[in-house]
Amino acid sequence: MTSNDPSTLLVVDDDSLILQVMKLCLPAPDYHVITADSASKGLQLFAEHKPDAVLLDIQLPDQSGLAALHEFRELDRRVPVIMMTGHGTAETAIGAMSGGAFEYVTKPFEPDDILPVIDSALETSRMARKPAVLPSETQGDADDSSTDRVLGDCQAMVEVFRSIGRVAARDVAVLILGETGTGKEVVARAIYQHSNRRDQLFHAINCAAIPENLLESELFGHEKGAFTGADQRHVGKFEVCNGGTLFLDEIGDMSPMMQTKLLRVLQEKEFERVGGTKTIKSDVRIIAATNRDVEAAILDNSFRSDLYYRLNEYTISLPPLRERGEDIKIMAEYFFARFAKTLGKEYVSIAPETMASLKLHSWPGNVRELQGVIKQTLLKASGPVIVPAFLPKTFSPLSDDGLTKPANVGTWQENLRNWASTLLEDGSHNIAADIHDAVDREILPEILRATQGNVSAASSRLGMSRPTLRSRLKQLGLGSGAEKNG
Ligand SMILES: Nc1ncnc2c1ncn2[C@@H]1O[C@H](COP(=O)(O)OP(=O)(O)OP(=O)(O)O)[C@@H](O)[C@H]1O
Repeated sequence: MTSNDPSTLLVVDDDSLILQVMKLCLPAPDYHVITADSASKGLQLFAEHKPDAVLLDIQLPDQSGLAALHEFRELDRRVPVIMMTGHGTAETAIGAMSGGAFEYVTKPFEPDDILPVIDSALETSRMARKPAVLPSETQGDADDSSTDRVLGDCQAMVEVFRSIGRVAARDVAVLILGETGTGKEVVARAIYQHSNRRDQLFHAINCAAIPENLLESELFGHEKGAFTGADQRHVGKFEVCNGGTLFLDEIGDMSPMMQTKLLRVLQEKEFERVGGTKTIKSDVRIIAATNRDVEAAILDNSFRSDLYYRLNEYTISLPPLRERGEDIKIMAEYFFARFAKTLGKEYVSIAPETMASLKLHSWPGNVRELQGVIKQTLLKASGPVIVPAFLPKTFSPLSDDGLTKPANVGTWQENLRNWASTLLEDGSHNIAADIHDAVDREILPEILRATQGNVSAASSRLGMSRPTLRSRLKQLGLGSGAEKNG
């Protein structure tokens, strides 16, 4: 969940048990589940509530689920619809995927099977529908959590906004470059939302988070029996998203085999499912992003130059936050005001010394790190003016030179307990994650150093999968430079 607003899920099934179970599995305040026992009631609720995603049974008393899927899509194609199917109707459900269903699940299912699918559908819906508002269109309150305002006044960001305006309506591939947390996803959403395909599907795939064989099937689909465990045909994103937009995040982490397959679909607009012979045509606009230095990757042969030129019909480079000058002030003021409202904290202004500290920081995690620091600061703040003492201890410029550190007494367990108590007193609601992050910030670079930056070796020593390690490094703003391919 990335927003404080609950996600609305419409569940349409004539089996009252399913409706009850889904309500229990998806509790408030994160979710708001509305239910219908027929297609007609579902369509009525869809129009009234504009849900973020739909869970739809394939057999309904008044209409087939497939016909209902078609009607939901007529109302709003951007809302992901997950089909629920019994064993006997799996083939129909697979057909529904070509009809634009987001995914299908076979009954009976365990909550653990369906919840990740629902969350992924809700995330897709957020990306497609939550407006990414550019400065030229900025209106409304700072506390309006239903939109993402994309801020920036420095020359480089003004150029980014011009580029979005120029490229959005042209049906070309776009490559977005920038360090972690610089806003690549929000720019991708702005391009899609200003494009001629804005009413069609938008799907996002994080290429670094999915192992190669699964990524292939996720993008291109597979036939039944294509590999061990492929007990049903699967329809991939290129097929589902026909007519829409696919956001391929972390494209720089794609394997050579996947790069070749992607190049073909970009050039020829056709592909085959894994294990299949039928050629499938697809018209999908690609927006790709990476935080890697692609030109260096081309030089060391880990990225295909022909794919780069194909993706690079238009490139947008996002500057790191530390190079955006006064934009740090504009963003800090905006996020303090916005988060103060959501967290129910008093906020009037930022003291000049605090602003000076914010400007001095190097922001390896860029805008995402700034947002995190501002939330932590607000939780600690006890007055309307944000003074430096409210900044997180790990952030304070003094915390590195020993001046503010207590004498190093006690065992590490005692220090850890003291730290947990301090976070408790500071009012944090994220204690486990804060401590976990701090531990990972120390150990991950250490193990990467010991393995000469080899991610495979480091992940094997850490007992973590490679994608997990990469995404963890990225989350912590440690993604650039520390690691090498491997
Ligand atoms: N210019 C901006 N103005 C306001 N908010 C921004 C701006 N750029 C990014 N953000 C916010 O910062 C957060 C991180 O941005 P985003 O997820 O788009 O970064 P990213 O470059 O895709 O990160 P990653 O490489 O880690 O996937 C989001 O909440 C986004 O809305």
